[in-house]
Amino acid sequence: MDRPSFVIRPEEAESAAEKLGVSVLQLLPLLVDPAKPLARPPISKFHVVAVGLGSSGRIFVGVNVEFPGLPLHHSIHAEQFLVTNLTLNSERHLRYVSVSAAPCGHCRQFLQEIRDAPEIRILITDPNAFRDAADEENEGDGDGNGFVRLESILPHRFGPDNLLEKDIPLLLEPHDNRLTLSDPDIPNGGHTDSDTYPNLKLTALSAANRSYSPYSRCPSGVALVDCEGKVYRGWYMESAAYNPSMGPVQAALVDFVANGGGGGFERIVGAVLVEKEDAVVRQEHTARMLLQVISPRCDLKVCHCY
Ligand SMILES: O=c1ccn([C@H]2C[C@H](O)[C@@H](CO)O2)c(=O)[nH]1
Ligand SMILES: [Zn+2]
Repeated sequence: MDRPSFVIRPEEAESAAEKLGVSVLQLLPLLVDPAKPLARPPISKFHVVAVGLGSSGRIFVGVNVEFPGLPLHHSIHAEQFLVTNLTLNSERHLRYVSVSAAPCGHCRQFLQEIRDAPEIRILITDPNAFRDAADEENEGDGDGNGFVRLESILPHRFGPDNLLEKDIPLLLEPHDNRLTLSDPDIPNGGHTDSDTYPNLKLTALSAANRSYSPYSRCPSGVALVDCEGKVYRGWYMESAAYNPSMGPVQAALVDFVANGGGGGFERIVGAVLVEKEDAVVRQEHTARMLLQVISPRCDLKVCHCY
């Protein structure tokens, strides 16, 4: 099978499944191996792919991304890439995920931010992984298709229910943080070359407005521009367990990996971060350090909002 793209439209998914004589659900694990070259694991050389089916019928691909020169905890896991890809494309729900290796504890935890997370179905394509869980589920009230409930691999969950009111929008659910720039007159956050930095500040502001930060109430968003003037964006996403949270630069790098044509991070030449000035959770220092290592040419500007 051809290498898949990071987002597959429902009609493409249906015709690919039909060609292979399988259902769209059975197509998910078949996309895992062909997507492995999309991963960027220069440290571990261990390619991880997570393929997800959303409520719109679109299929999304996530891969792991590692950053030489940085501590390992800055890495992007395939499952987090997948969730970021879903939110960047305004997908409202994740129903099924097929993943090449057993999701780590952080990833199982991060998925808890999605409403009805215990009902998300998981299939691990690695034949050595949790056959026992799949067998149990399929003998019981499972779907008999090899997928198991997320709940079966993360029982007794700690999640948004423990910390938030019931009516707060969860990750993937639409919301608007209604942020306004503190100093809207600085064009493009101080980037003066309007050809190279088109709308970077406003892109970062609208990213921050979609940030999921119900625990700290410190939203943030990042816009990146590459050497050809193409713009990427991403926003901060929190986890109830704090540590599995996804930083705004990482989220924007997901956009870059998915839509940047396969180039290296050194192609990123400009960045704007929007966050609150007095925030108890601030991204500026981490964002600066991360970008300095992976894209030394990149000039980061920080714009504050309220
Ligand atoms: O749940 C997991 C576990 C690991 N990895 C990645 C992280 C790192 O790049 C590599 C080795 O741990 O595999 C994932 O993408 N998802
Ligand atoms: Zn993980």
